[in-house]
Amino acid sequence: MQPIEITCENVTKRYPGRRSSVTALDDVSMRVAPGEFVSLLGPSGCGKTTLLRLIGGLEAATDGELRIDGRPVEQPHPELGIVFQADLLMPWRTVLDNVLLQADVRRRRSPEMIERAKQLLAQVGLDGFLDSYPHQLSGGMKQRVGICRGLLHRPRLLLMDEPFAALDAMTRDQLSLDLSRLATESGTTILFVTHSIPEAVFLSDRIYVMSARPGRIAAELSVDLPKPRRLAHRQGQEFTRRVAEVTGIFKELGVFAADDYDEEGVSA
Ligand SMILES: Nc1ncnc2c1ncn2[C@@H]1O[C@H](COP(=O)(O)OP(=O)(O)OP(=O)(O)O)[C@@H](O)[C@H]1O
Repeated sequence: MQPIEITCENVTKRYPGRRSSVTALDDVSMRVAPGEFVSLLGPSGCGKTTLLRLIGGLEAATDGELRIDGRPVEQPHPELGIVFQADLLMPWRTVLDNVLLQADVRRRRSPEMIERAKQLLAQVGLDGFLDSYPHQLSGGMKQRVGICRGLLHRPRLLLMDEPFAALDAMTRDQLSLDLSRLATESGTTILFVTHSIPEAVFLSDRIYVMSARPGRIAAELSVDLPKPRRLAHRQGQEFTRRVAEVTGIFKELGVFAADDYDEEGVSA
C-alpha cells in the first residue's frame, strides 16, 4: 500500500453571508508527506474542519489548489477514511457490522474483510463485543469502533476531526496509544484536527498551528519522538519543550492572555 501525499497551495475559502462573506481560510499552504501523521492545531473557528472538508472533497475551495498525489481534489478520494468527533454508528447494527459498513458501502464484504474487522477490533480490546449493539457500549468503546471502521478498507489517507473530543482524559490517552500504534503499523497518511496542544504533540510527526479568523498557518513544527508513542514520552524533554513552544506561539497570537501564560506552570 502506497500512502498518499496531500498538498494545499494558497487555499482560500469564503462562505457567503447575509451582509458580508466569512473568510474561513486565507491563503493556506501546507503539505502532508506520504505516511506522515500531521495535526492541524488551533482555536475554535480557525478553519480546521473547513480545511479537512476541502481535502476530503466534501466542499470546494474558493481559491487555490488542493492535490492528492498530485491530482486536483474534485470529489472524495476513493481511498479516503474519515473519523469524526461524533461516533456515527448505526444503532441497529452490531459492533462487527458497524465496522463492516465500510466494506458494505463499497460492496467489498468478504471473509477476508470480516477477519480484518475482527483483528482491528481485537487490537483495540473489543474482541469480546463483536455482537454488542452501540447502546451497550461506553463513549470510548463507540469511538474505537468508529476508528476501526475508518481503517477497515486500509485507507491510504485518514482524516480525523477531533475524534477524541467527547471523551474523558483516561480514554483519550488509551485511544491515542491505540491510534499511534495502528498508524505506525499501517503507514497510513493521517491528518488530525485537534484543539489540544498535548494531544497534537503526542501524536504528530508535524504540527501546523493555525491562527484565528481568518484561518492562516501561523507556524509549523516537527516532533522528534519515537513511534509508536508511549505514555512515558510525555515525561521527556522533547515533549515538554514542544508543548511549551506551541503554548508560546498561541500566546503571541493572542489566544492566551499574558496572565494565563505562566512559565512556571508550563514547565511544572
Ligand atoms: N457552511 C458554512 N457556512 C458559513 N460559515 C461557515 C460554514 N462552515 C464554517 N463556517 C465558518 O468558517 C469558520 C471556520 O469554521 P471551522 O468549523 O472550519 O472552524 P474550526 O477551527 O474547525 O472550529 P472548531 O474547532 O470550533 O470546530 C467559522 O467562522 C465558521 O463560522
